[in-house]
Amino acid sequence: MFPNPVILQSEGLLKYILETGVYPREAETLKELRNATAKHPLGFMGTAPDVGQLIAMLLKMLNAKKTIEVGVFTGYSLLLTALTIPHDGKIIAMDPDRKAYEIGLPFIRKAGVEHKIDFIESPALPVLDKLLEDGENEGSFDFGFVDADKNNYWNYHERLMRLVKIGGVVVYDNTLWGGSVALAEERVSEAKREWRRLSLAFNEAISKDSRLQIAFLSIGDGLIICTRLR
Ligand SMILES: C[S@@+](CC[C@H](N)C(=O)[O-])C[C@H]1O[C@@H](n2cnc3c(N)ncnc32)[C@H](O)[C@@H]1O
Ligand SMILES: O=c1cc(-c2ccc(O)cc2)oc2c(O)c(O)ccc12
Repeated sequence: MFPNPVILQSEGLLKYILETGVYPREAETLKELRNATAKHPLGFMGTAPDVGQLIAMLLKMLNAKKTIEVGVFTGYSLLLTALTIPHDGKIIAMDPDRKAYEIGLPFIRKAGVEHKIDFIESPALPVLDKLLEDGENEGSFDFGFVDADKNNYWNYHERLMRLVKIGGVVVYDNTLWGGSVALAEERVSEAKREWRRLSLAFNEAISKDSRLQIAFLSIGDGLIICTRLR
């Protein structure tokens, strides 16, 4: 069984990648959080561990210290980020669902990284707007990860482009939405059509955004990595 919605259509190859290069290097507390998340009815929403591995590498390459997380759920990508950034690093994480966050919290505490996390129980947009009211926050973040309500991705992008420093990175999850972006609309289930349309519009807008260098990746459910150029 695929652990999450994934673009890679070879179950064997994904299993090989995860079992060879990802699971053996996954921190014990992350593994425990992932297993606890699997019992949640929406457990499929958790960030894929191979995506997590890539995010950790980006964080290390950037020497990221100050990050933003939009969409926490039970906290797989949050714990991964907290484990990766330095002891005095900070993550501002936002999600209206505190109950899901509390599923992951014991593992965050066990890992000894809770002090790096400022969890804000709220939709992300007003929090990002509030951050922007203080000019000191502009261009002060090293990294952002967006894995939340797909209809607001462009709104998040506009704010993150001001909050992240030049050379900073923002990563967007689910940009290929189960592969539906490459299918004719009538071949996509009614349930997926709206998010397919949103993904198409977001991907096109990002592609045209001259402020960025971008990479479109077919990992997990599709990832866009953006570096702010100016
Ligand atoms: C796919 S999950 C996030 C997965 C998470 N990155 C992980 O590693 O498990 C999407 C999350 O977005 C949250 N969400 C929905 N609307 C939101 C909003 N307006 N602002 C912030 N988070 C939101 C949901 O509550 C849900 O927990
Ligand atoms: O099936 C999903 C649904 C979401 C989702 C739905 C509604 C929201 O407000 C936020 C997120 O996110 C997903 C996701 O990030 C994923 O990797 C797989 C599936 C889903």
